[in-house]
Amino acid sequence: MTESPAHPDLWPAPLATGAVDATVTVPGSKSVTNRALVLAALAAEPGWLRRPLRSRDTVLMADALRAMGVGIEEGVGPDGTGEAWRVIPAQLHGPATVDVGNAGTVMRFLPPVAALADGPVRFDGDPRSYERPLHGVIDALRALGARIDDNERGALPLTVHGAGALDGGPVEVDASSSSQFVSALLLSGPRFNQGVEVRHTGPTLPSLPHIRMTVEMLRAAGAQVDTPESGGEPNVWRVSPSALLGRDLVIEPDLSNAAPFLAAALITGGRVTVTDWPERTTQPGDSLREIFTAMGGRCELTEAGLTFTGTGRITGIDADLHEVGELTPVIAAVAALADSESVLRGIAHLRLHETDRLAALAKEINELGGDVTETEDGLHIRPRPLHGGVFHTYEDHRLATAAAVLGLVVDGVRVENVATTAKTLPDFPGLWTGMLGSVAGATAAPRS
Ligand SMILES: O=C(O)C1=C[C@@H](OP(=O)(O)O)[C@@H](O)[C@H](O)C1
Ligand SMILES: C=C(OP(=O)(O)O)C(=O)O
Repeated sequence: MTESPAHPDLWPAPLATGAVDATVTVPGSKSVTNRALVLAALAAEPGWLRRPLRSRDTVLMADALRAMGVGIEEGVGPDGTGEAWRVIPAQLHGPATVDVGNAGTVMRFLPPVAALADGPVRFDGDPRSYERPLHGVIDALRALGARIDDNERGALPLTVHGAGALDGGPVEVDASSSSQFVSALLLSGPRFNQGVEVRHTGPTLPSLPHIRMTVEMLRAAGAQVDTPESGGEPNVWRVSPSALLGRDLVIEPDLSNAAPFLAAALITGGRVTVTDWPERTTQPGDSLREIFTAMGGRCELTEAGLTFTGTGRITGIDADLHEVGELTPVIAAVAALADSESVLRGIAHLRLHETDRLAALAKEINELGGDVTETEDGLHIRPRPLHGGVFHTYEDHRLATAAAVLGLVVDGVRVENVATTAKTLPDFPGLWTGMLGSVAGATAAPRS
């Protein structure tokens, strides 16, 4: 965790005056939008993304694909309702320059795409992107036939010298630091001459639902994918070479970004409905139903969406969050307000996310009077009475939304650089105050 830059913007997190009662429409999923963009760019025909997320991470992805020659037109959908992006694939070109910002999906999913371009593609990004692991993708691409100029750290910045095609074939990768290494190689796999067979060799593999998301979206685009779950070897995924279909895809709401809103119901003893909650999904955020129920609330999935109701009681949990690590910051905030201790396990890899999330959460909650200690693979949270103060966010969107959750019930929490939420959530402050301004049955942010 590097020191947060002094930021002039301190957002006074609004205090809830009573039980929250609102209906909220959260924007589209970052993980689904960025996979859909990559798959649409690699397809053999144009496709549509409807209700895409428009946030820093997805605009970076779209701009990067455009820089390589892909057409992405932003407008309304084929039926005239709602925002939709038309993606028109093209021969991928270099020279091109890609700004990855601090988006794991952009820095990991695009080097394999760049290997298919007909010239050099240079990748650069925010200072933190230099520290996030990328070696798994770089080493695997080299083994599959790509030429890459990187540095002694095996990280950004780097240049992929696209040769117009890649041999592909079998490759080993240690993806214990990020599941995105596996997803990256699979997403471009259909376009490699021999497809790709990815064998994960490391001790652990985080975020399995995100790998399932990759596999399901590849299959929906017509790819043939063999997985451990479909009777293949453990830790081996195989994608056959094939053309990809252009799809007309409606992007699901981002269920991980639903976390602070559901948490608002839990900690104020209120009720929040998140609209368009999918009946079935690979998004890790779906686990919030179980996790927040275990922490004291109850939920109901109806046609209106997912309604989560707090009971006025918040219980600590002992949970392994290895598969759903990105939910940790908001869960940690709720745990700091509970009536018993929590242990959050299996999340050592969060030290390599947007910031060192374990260090940042412990430090910032403790600055408000909390008692959080880092363990080898997670956090031990002992609830204490909290007080107001500045909550630093380290340019991490999920630290900022976690701080907003605390600020609902702790007077005087000021969130440094709340604008960092724009990585995955456009206008989080507006959505948040909209939720608080709502009365029973009102809509915080109606979907247009
Ligand atoms: O593939 C994806 O869309 C993601 C995978 C996960 O990454 P890690 O496996 O690096 O944790 C997750 O934390 C990230 O927010 C999104
Ligand atoms: C880890 C995250 O993002 P990224 O896609 O940058 O890895 C996250 O959104 O929690």
